[in-house]
Parts: sequence; structure tokens; C-alpha cells
Amino acid sequence: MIKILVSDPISEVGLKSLLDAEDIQVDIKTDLNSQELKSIIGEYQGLLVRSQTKVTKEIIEAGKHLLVIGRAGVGVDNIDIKAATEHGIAVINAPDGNTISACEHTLAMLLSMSRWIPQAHNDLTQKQWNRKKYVGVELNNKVLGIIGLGRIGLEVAKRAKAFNMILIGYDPFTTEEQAQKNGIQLKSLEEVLRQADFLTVHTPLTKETKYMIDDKQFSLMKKGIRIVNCARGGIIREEALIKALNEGIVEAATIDVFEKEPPLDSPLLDHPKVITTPHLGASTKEAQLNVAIDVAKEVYHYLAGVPYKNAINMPSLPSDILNHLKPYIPLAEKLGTFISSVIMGGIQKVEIIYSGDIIEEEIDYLTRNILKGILRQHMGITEVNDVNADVMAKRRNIEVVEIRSNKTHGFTNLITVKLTTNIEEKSISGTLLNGYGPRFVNFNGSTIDVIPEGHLIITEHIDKPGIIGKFGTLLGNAGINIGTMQVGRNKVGGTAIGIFGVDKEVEDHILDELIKVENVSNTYYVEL
Ligand SMILES: NC(=O)c1ccc[n+]([C@@H]2O[C@H](COP(=O)([O-])OP(=O)(O)OC[C@H]3O[C@@H](n4cnc5c(N)ncnc54)[C@H](O)[C@@H]3O)[C@@H](O)[C@H]2O)c1
Ligand SMILES: O=C(O)[C@H](O)COP(=O)(O)O
Repeated sequence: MIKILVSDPISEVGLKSLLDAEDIQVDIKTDLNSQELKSIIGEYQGLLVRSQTKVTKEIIEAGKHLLVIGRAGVGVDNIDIKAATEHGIAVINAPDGNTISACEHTLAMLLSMSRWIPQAHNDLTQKQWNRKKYVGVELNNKVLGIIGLGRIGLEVAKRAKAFNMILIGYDPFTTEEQAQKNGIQLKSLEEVLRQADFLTVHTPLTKETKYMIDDKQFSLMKKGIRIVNCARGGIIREEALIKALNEGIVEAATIDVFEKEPPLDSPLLDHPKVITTPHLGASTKEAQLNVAIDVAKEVYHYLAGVPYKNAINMPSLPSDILNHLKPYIPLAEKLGTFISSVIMGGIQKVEIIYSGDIIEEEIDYLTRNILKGILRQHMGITEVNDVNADVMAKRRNIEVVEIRSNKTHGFTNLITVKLTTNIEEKSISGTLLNGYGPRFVNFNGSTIDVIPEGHLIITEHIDKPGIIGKFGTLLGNAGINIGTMQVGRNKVGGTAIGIFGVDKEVEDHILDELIKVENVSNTYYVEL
């Protein structure tokens, strides 16, 4: 009997397919604290959550029999995907079912904010008839800036058009044609910030979107702008928002999602110009039914070994082919992650050269994993999975070339990924050493031998005496221990690279210090 735990409130009608399955036992326990969850998770093969349950590394490690975590909704930032992947646990979400509800909530926030409806209502409940205090503004003819033109952003655009708003948007992963088709003028982030009367954000929370609206961005905005965040807390820095409200840059803000939830000590809750809701974007009967049906179906399919489509972290191939390919999959994704982390500019072309015994395999599937590694650096993990990675690349006009070659350079198998952007071209090669796992063996023409895991600092510099010593001193002073080190060069005194495996996460200011060392041209940090 397979046991599934449902630890957040999820529509039971939507879960019917799991509840009715003879071979599955579903336990619904929605008031567990993290200790209680940790103590019972070991009994279950499946866990179904929304955004409230924090599925931490600790919970995942305690889930000795876990096979799948289902997220009834879009965002998976409450789940430690890396830990789940390391433990072979599939994470499956339901990205489509709550789009309309989140979009309608955004519109409700926009309208409430433009006419001060909650504030006026509150005054009236105190028997105060304040007609002069609450003069609003129309949406008509105002510029709405939309950051993130995905599912929800585009639905918001459709409805805002009906209010005769002028739509401008920013999304580095969409095309002008796609934006225009939806009545949106695609602009740079700075242009959107400068021109918008109303601003709404609809991106996932990623390394790139965290605090993408901060003091500097507020300083570019029109005085009197009104702002909505129904996406994720942390896209807008709350402290900066409060400051911009107090300085009069922002006239009003409506916030459904917070940096810390519940945000009970947040000053946003008491600010007279802020309207808040407790993460209600997806809280409608329809959305909850939709996401529950979707996630139940997907989890059931996963457990039954039949095809499913919304895996965040796991391959969806028949098991015989999968078993064959399994050892190459982490290598493929890491090659993609690495190369896209050490290159500048917009990606135009990905060339993948397979050689050795690997050419007999389903390389199409490995290509998708390489593309997944590349695209996830820019688009976030909810957007790209191994099922849709090639579609996403095509959508972004990235040329993908697969080559089968008989030049093995002495390895039994070798995968080379060459990435071309509008600025430069770089390549990385990796192999699977029988019994020893993946290795990176060449970077931009220099021979290396790197175990692709953990925290890596990559430097591009001139091959001159003393540089490596300076790196060591700088990192040592910052308390960062170098565990492994590889240097390579194209010729004596020529261009050189360094790849340093370090024992902890490296903050941006350390990279800034390293790049100041004489004869260093670039520094990068990659976590694999
Ligand atoms: N408040 C709620 O209850 C609620 C409900 C549903 C979804 N959400 C959240 O709303 C957000 C959007 O969801 P969606 O379903 O539309 O997702 P989506 O993946 O369809 O769209 C996200 C868009 O953001 C774009 N993007 C990624 N990085 C960007 C960047 N740096 N700058 C600009 N754009 C960038 C992507 O290209 C994509 O088009 C997510 O954060 C999701 O978790 C919140
Ligand atoms: O990412 C999502 O799907 C939304 O934020 C909804 O989260 P919830 O399921 O906790 O309401």
C-alpha cells in the first residue's frame, strides 16, 4: 500500500482520484508543525503540499521512503528541490490551475488601490464619512508596467486592456512579437520603471529576481506610482518599498506575498497606504479544485510509472531507457548550468557534441537536460523541466545543434557543450568515468580535471606568476577554504583559467575583490 500525506489544505474533491485508489492510502493532516511532520514523514511515499508546509532538507532526509512531492500550485520555493533531487524524489507542481485566480486577485488589488476601497471601508466601519480623504485615480489611459510576461502576467494584460490601460512590459525571456500579440510594448526594465503609473510583478522568485525592485529601482519611478505584488515576497525589497512610500515616490501598494510568511511583524501591515492580503492569490474554489485535480493526476501517474508532464526535477522516460541514461543525466545538466553561469550576453546558439559510447543512447533526452541546466539559470526552476526544455529554447529563438562525433579524445564517452551569445563563445566538456562519476575535462580548450559538484569559483586571467597566491590570500582572509584547485592555460603567459572548489557559498563582494587582482579579466561563481 502506498501512503500519501497531505499536509496543507487541498481540495478533497480534487484529490478524489487518489482518495478512491485502492492501492493508495491518503492521510490528511493539515495542522502539523515541522517537528511533527519530521517525525511521521518516514512512513510516506508521497507528500502533497501548498506553500505553507516548508519541505526542508531535514524533512526530506527524514522522508526515507519518499518518492514524490506534489505541489498543488505553481511556486516551489517552499521545497528544497536540490535536496529532493539528491534523494531521488520527484517534485511535481500544478502550474496552470490557479493562473486565472491569481490574475483576478491582481486586478482586484489594482482597483482597490486606485480607489482606496479597504481604507474607506475601514473608516466607515468606525462611523467616519471621509469623502474628501479618499479621492482616487482612474485606470483609464494610465500606463501599466508588467514585469514577467508568463501565464499570469499575460492574463493580467488582457484584462487591463479592457480598462483602456496602456500596457508596457519587461521579460528577458519573451519576444517583442509575443508581447505585441498581447498588446504589450516590450521595454527594458528601466524604461518600464520610468514610465509606469501602475506596476505589477509576475516573475518567479529566483536569484535574478530577488530584490529586483530595490532602492535604486524606486529612485527611477514616476512620483505617485502604485504597485502590486501578487507573485512572491522578496521580488520587491520590503524595506525599500516602505522607504519609497514614506518618501512619496510610491502613492500606494498592494501586497499579497511577503518576504517572510506570515509577516506578522512587518511594518507593511500597519502602513496607511498599503493594502495587504494573506497570500490569497490562488484561494478560490475554482483554483483549488483545478490544482488539486492536476497534482493528484500527476502524482498518481508518477507512482504508476506512466507519463506525466510537470516534473520540476525528474526525468519522465520509460524506466528501461531511463536506467541506462541515469548516470549521464546529472553530468548533462551540470554542463548546462556551468557553461551558462560563466558566459555573458543573450544566448543565441547551443552546440552539443556527443562522442564515444554515448552516441548509442537517447541523446535527445540528454540534450534536454543540458538545455534545462542552461535555461534554468535565467528562467527559474518552475519554468523549465526536462520535458519542456527544448520547446523553451525554440521559443526563445535559441539554435540547438546536436552532433554525433567519433572523436573521443581518449575518453570512452565525451559531451561537449559550446554556447554562443551575442558577445562571446565558450565551451565545456565532460565525461562519465566508469565507477568514479562525472568529470569536467576541458574548458575553452584548456585541459582540466574537475569533479562538478559543490561551490566553484572560476577565474579568467593572464598566466603570470603570483596571481593564484593572491586569490588564496583573498579567499583565506574571507574565511573561505579552497578544497580543490585546477588551473589551465592555452600557452605559457597566455590566457588562463582557474577553477577553485571551495567549502562554502561565495558572496558577490568576494568575486568583486578577486576581479580587482591585476591581470584578472573575469570571475564567476557556480553552485553544482
Ligand atoms: N499570490 C499567489 O497566490 C500566487 C498564485 C499563483 C502564482 N503565484 C506566483 O506568480 C508568479 C508568476 O506565476 P506564473 O504562473 O505566471 O509563472 P510563469 O512561469 O508562467 O511566468 C513567469 C514569467 O517571469 C519571467 N521571468 C523570469 N525571470 C525574469 C526576470 N528576471 N525578469 C523579468 N521576467 C522574468 C519568465 O520569463 C516568465 O515569462 C510566480 O512567482 C508564482 O509563484 C502567486
Ligand atoms: O505559487 C502558487 O501557486 C501560489 O503562490 C499559491 O500558493 P498557495 O497554494 O499556498 O495558495
